[in-house]
Amino acid sequence: MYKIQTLNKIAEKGLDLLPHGQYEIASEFNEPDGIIVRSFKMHEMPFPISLKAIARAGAGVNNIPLERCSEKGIVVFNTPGANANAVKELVLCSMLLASRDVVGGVAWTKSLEAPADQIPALVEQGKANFAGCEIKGKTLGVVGLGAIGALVAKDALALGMNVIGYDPYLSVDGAWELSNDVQKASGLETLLKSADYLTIHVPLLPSTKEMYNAEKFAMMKPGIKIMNFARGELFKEDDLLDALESGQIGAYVTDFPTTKLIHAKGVIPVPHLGASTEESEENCAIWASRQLKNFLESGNIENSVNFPTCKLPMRKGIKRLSIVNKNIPNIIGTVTSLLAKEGINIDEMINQSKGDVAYMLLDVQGEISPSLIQALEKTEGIRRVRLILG
Ligand SMILES: NC(=O)C1=CN([C@@H]2O[C@H](COP(=O)(O)OP(=O)(O)OC[C@H]3O[C@@H](n4cnc5c(N)ncnc54)[C@H](O)[C@@H]3O)[C@@H](O)[C@H]2O)C=CC1
Ligand SMILES: O=C(O)CCC(=O)C(=O)O
Repeated sequence: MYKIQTLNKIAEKGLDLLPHGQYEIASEFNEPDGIIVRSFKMHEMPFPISLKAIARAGAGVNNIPLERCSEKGIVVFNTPGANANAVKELVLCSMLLASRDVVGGVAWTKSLEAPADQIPALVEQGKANFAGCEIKGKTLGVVGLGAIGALVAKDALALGMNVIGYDPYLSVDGAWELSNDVQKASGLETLLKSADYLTIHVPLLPSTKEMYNAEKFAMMKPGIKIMNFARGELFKEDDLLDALESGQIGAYVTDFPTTKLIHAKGVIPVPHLGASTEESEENCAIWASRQLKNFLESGNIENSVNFPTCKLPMRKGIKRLSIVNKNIPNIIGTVTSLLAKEGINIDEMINQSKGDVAYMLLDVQGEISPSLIQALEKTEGIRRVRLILG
């Protein structure tokens, strides 16, 4: 029986893929085999030895201590693209909200206190305070052309905008997805100088933290409208507040409000609703549950952020060793010698690495004794050994 701990509310359609009788699911467990999480911050959380994998039902993994997971041999999955449409729709909505003061206008209309027959006249008198501009013909800069950025770019083109994009790490698949009508910026500065609207879709990493700061704001067109549905920490907050106050940034729609930002001039704070649609929550939960189930039952890894992709077809009756180790010389040799000493034959094996982490799957014939598992576990550089029975 596998124990799966859920740290946030996870859509039932996903959890239903983990069959009762084989999986136990709860929000509290002392020794879970797997965790499914959305935005819960896991950095301070102790990880028991039982924990083999974490599935993030979503894209961003900055709430998960990836380095610690890798050291402990815990595989982390995410579901890039599963919530991209939901975010895209809210970005398009935000671009309109930043252009037309619908938010202010609705609040003002609701505050009207007058006899019913006077309301239409008051509305006509007051509406000039909430006039805006159209997005058609304006230039949208899209930074990060992955799952979300590519969708935003495509639909912005359909709305009559000029779109300029920047992504120095764009994958080959990502490039195929991208509309030919998206202009490729030669550098970030070129994009920032030409954009009337800016939308950011990059992960929060040490290299992207606070990359939007006073220096970058000074390159932008005065009054630029910015949508941030990626992560709040991509912006240096004090510089952002100054740029909003001076009007250099005309509007900032953010899914990541903070105390200082909520009431700042030009800010439209959204309570992290980017992925909060029924469809996206289900998609993410389905992907996350499938990845976790596949890994626990076969050892196969696909879509991990800290482990390499590594797959062998699973067959009934198979004995499989799944071994996580440091990516250093001679581990494979040591493993195969230990198996040979016990008269274990290897039918098939695969070994893959990603940075400091290496992972192997060995389909074997013969008796795998507890002492053999212990000997493997004690081998210098090996972080986790698991016997999977097909
Ligand atoms: N507000 C919300 O609810 C949601 C927020 N997100 C955030 O949006 C981010 C992007 O999500 P996806 O598009 O699904 O991810 P993705 O992985 O498909 O795309 C990210 C893209 O950013 C590019 N990139 C990385 N560093 C860059 C840099 N320095 N400059 C320009 N491009 C760079 C990558 O090459 C990749 O193409 C996530 O990491 C997450 O933080 C994602 C989903 C929901
Ligand atoms: O699960 C959520 O609501 C947050 C989604 C998100 O921020 C992400 O996928 O990166």
